[in-house]
Amino acid sequence: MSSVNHKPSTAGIIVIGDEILKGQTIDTNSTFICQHLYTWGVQVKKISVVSDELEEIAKEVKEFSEKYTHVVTSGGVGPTHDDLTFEGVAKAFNEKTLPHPDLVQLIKQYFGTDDLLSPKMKMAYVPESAKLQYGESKISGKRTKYPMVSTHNVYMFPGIPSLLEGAFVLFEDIFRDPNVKFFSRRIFIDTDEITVSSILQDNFNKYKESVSLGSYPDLHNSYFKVKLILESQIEDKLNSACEELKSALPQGSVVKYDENPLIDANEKIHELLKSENGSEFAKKLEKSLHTIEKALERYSFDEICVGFNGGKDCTVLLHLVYAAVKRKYPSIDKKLKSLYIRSKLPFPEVEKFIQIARDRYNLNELMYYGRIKDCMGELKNQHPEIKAVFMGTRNTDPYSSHLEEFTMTDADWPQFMRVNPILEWSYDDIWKFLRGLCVSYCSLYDRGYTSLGSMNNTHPNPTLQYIDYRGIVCYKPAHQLQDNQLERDGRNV
Ligand SMILES: Cc1cc2nc3c(=O)[nH]c(=O)nc-3n(C[C@H](O)[C@H](O)[C@H](O)COP(=O)(O)O)c2cc1C
Ligand SMILES: Nc1ncnc2c1ncn2[C@@H]1O[C@H](COP(=O)(O)OP(=O)(O)OP(=O)(O)O)[C@@H](O)[C@H]1O
Ligand SMILES: [Co+2]
Ligand SMILES: [K+]
Ligand SMILES: [Mg+2]
Repeated sequence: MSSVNHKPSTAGIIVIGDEILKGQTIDTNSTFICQHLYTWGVQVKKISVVSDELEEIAKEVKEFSEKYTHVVTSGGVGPTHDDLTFEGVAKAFNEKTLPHPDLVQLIKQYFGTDDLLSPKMKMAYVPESAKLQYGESKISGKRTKYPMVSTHNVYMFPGIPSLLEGAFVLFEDIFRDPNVKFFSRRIFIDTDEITVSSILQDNFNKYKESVSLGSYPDLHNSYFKVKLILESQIEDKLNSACEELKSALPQGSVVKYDENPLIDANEKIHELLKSENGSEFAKKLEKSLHTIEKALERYSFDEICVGFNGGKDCTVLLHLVYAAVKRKYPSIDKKLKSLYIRSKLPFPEVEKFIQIARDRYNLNELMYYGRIKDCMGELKNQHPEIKAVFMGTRNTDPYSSHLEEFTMTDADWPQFMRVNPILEWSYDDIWKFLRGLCVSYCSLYDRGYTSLGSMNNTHPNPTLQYIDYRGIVCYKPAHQLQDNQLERDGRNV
C-alpha cells in the first residue's frame, strides 16, 4: 500500500452551452460529476462554464488539459450548428476532426444515413487522436451502444443530464484513484459563524497540514445555523480534529441532525418509539403505526392517497405513511398519491414546501382548486380507484371530536374512507415527532405560525410574539408554544 497522504489526482470540469450562461438551464451536471469524482478520490480544482464558441472552448480545454490530471466536458456533442465540443477540443490540440468509422457505422444504424455531409453525421467527426470508450452496463454487463469520446486527458460527455449521469458512472475505472480515500465528518451547530470563528481558526491552524475545515451557514434550516465539514485522508487525525473542535465549541451549541430522515425512515421511527418507551406519546405513536398498517391491509397501493396541504399535521402523517409504505412495498416503482386542494390565497412558503415534499417523498400529487367538497367530487370522477384518504386531522381540530381512526366522509359528501392515524396526538406530540426525527416542515412554523389556513385568515400566533434587542417585533418558532390550547390563536376561522 502506498502512503496515506498520497497526492490526489485533479480534475477540471468544462460545462459547454449558451443556455447555461443565459440562465435558461440550470447546470446540474457539474455537481453530479464533482460528487462522483470526490468519492473516487479525485480533487476537482475548477469548474468553468463556456459559451458555444469554438475559440472559447479550445482555449479553455487547452488550459485545463495542461493544468489538471483529467478534464471532463459536458455538452456540445449533438448534431446542430451550435454543438462544437469535438471541434473545439481538436483545436486545443492543433488537430483536425475526422469521421470515425465506428461512429459513422453507429449513425448509419440509428438514422439510416451514411452521407458524410448529413447534419446527423456531424456527430461522427471527432478529433484525429480520439479514442472511443465503451462503458459496461452495471446491470446487464453488456457493452453500451454509444461510446464516450476522449482524447489525451479530455473526456467528452453529452449535456443532457440523464445521458451524462448514465454514462459518467460507467467510467469510474478511468478516474478512480486507488491510493486516495477521503474521510469526512460533519458537525451541525445552532450558533452563527461569527460566534465560533476564532474557535474554527484555532482548529484549522492546528490541523491544516492534514485536515481541511469548511464552514457553511444555512439561513433557512429549522434545526441548525452552520454546518461544519472536516475532511482528511488520515482518519485518526480527522477524529482528533473533530473531537477537539466539538469540545471547543460553546456548550450546547452542537445539535444532533439527520440530513435525510427518509433513509431507513421506518427504523428511525422505531428508534424514537424505543427512546420514548412507555410514555403517552409512545403509546399514541404505536397506535398510529397500527392504524396505518391496518389501512394498508384493507386497501391496495392504488386505492390510497394522502391528504397533504403542507401543514404540520399532514407532514407527520406523510412521514408515517411513507415509512409504512416503504416497508410493505420495498421495491414498488409507482408513486404514492397525494391530494392537495389549493385554497384561493395559499402562502408562497406553503406552496414551496409542498413542492419540496413532493420531490422528496416522490409523490404523485393530485391538485384541485376550489371548495373542498367539490374537489372531492372531481377526485372521485378522475380517480375512481381511490377508496381511502389518509388525513392529519386531530380530535382537537374544529368539528373533529367525533372522528374515529376509520370514518367515512359524511353522507352528503363524495364517499371516501377517511383514515385518521394521528387523531389523539397533541400539539406537543406533533413537534416531538417532527423535531425528534429532523423531518423538514414548512418554514412558516419557524416564524410563529402554529396552524396554517390561507393568507387571508392566518397570522403568526400572538402568544409567540416578542420584541428583540433592536425593538423589532419577532415571533418564536411554533414548537416553543407553551399552551397547547392556543394552537389556533393565529387563525380567524
Ligand atoms: C379529504 C377530506 C375529506 C373531508 N371530508 C369531510 C366530511 O366528510 N365532512 C365535512 O364536514 N368536512 C370534510 N372535510 C373538511 C374538513 O373537515 C375541514 O373543514 C377542512 O380540512 C379545513 O380545515 P381547516 O379549517 O382546519 O384548515 C374534508 C376535508 C378533506 C381534505
Ligand atoms: N386543502 C387540503 N388539501 C388536502 N388535504 C387537506 C387540505 N386541508 C386539510 N387537509 C387534510 O386535513 C388535515 C387537517 O387539516 P389541518 O389544517 O388541521 O392540519 P394541517 O394543515 O396538517 O396542519 P395545521 O393545523 O398546522 O394547519 C390535514 O392534515 C390534511 O390531511
Ligand atoms: Co392541524
Ligand atoms: K463559509
Ligand atoms: Mg392546515
